[in-house]
Order: sequence, then structure tokens, then C-alpha cells
Amino acid sequence: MGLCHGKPIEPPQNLSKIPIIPCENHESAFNSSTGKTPKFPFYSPSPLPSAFKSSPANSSSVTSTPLRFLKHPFPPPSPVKHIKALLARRHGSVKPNEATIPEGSECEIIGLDKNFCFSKNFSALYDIGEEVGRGHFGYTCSAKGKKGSLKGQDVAVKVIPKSKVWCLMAQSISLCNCFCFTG
Ligand SMILES: Nc1ncnc2c1ncn2[C@@H]1O[C@H](COP(=O)(O)OP(=O)(O)OP(=O)(O)O)[C@@H](O)[C@H]1O
Repeated sequence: MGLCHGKPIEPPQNLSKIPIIPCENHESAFNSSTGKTPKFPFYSPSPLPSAFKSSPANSSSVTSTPLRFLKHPFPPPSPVKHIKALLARRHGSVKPNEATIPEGSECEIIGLDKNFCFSKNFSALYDIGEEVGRGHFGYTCSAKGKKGSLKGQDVAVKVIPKSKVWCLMAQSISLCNCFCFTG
């Protein structure tokens, strides 16, 4: 640890001994209406206010930064998370305080759940077989129609997990935001 060797500043013994710097033609140095000198005898006012009397900065109407600069300091946040949270609450799958989605988790790859996202009567319409392939967004299964015009026919069923659908939606909404705010 080092020591400070600065010389202590001693307060002036008698202020009346300090000479007053004359300042002619300046109203703040000597108030003619009250006849008082300023509190500090060494006060020397800046000449700038009188030099720039015509400046708009000295106008009484200019009191703060113009609002037009502060109207949109940053682009509004993406509404994707709010939409997701709203839909999650509406479907009752998430508690209200769990509805917000943490940063960076939108495109996480979640294990494929083959029972997920089929409509209630889907199993009444198709017999789902083996997985035959995978793409970027989901997987494809072979299936056989049970009812209607597809009865007895071999079909392919493409399953896209909800997490991927959200990812796609987020990408398209972000794209929309880009177009909205750069124009
Ligand atoms: N009708 C089908 N019959 C047999 N196999 C299929 C059929 N449809 C898809 N597949 C298999 O599933 C794989 C993935 O198909 P998919 O249509 O999901 O591909 P993709 O278009 O690349 O996917 P994504 O759109 O998710 O990027 C294919 O590569 C293929 O092997």
C-alpha cells in the first residue's frame, strides 16, 4: 500500500484579505439592483453567455432534448415471445409465470415425441408405422389409411414437432420485423 504525500490545502485565514478581481460590464459580477457582490470574491464569470446571446440554446423555449430523438431510441422488442406465451397460456399447457421463454431456447432440439401433435381422431384414420426418413423440420413415417378414400392405402405421414413450428414462426416474424423497421 502506498502513502499519499500530497500537501494539505489550508483554508484561507481571512477572506477579506483576498483581492477582488474587478469585472466590468457584467451584471452577474455586481448586481446593480441589490448592490451586492457575488459570494465568491474570486468569481470570474464566463464571457460565453453574452457572446452567444442569439444562440437558440439560450432561448427559454428550449428546456430539454427534443422528443423526436427519444421517441424510438431502440426498435421495439420482437413480439414472438409474447405470442408464444399467450398461446401457451390459452392452451393451458404452461402456468402463467412459466409462460416466458428464456433467451436462446427457441431453437433447441427436443427429443422427438411420436405421440405428439396428432389430432384426436388421427389414430382412427391412420395406422402409423415405422419411421422412413427425416428432414430438417421433422420425420416421416409410413402409415396405412383406415377410413375414407385412403382406406387400405399406404401413405407417408410427416410429423413436425411443435418446437420446430415455433422456430419457423419466430423466423418469419423476425423477418417481418426487419422489413417493418428498416423502411
Ligand atoms: N412418401 C414417402 N415414401 C417413402 N419415404 C419418404 C416419403 N416421404 C419422405 N420420405 C423419406 O423421409 C425423408 C424426409 O422426408 P421429408 O419430406 O421430411 O424431407 P425434407 O423435405 O428434406 O424435410 P424438411 O421439409 O423437414 O426439410 C426423405 O428423405 C425420405 O427418405
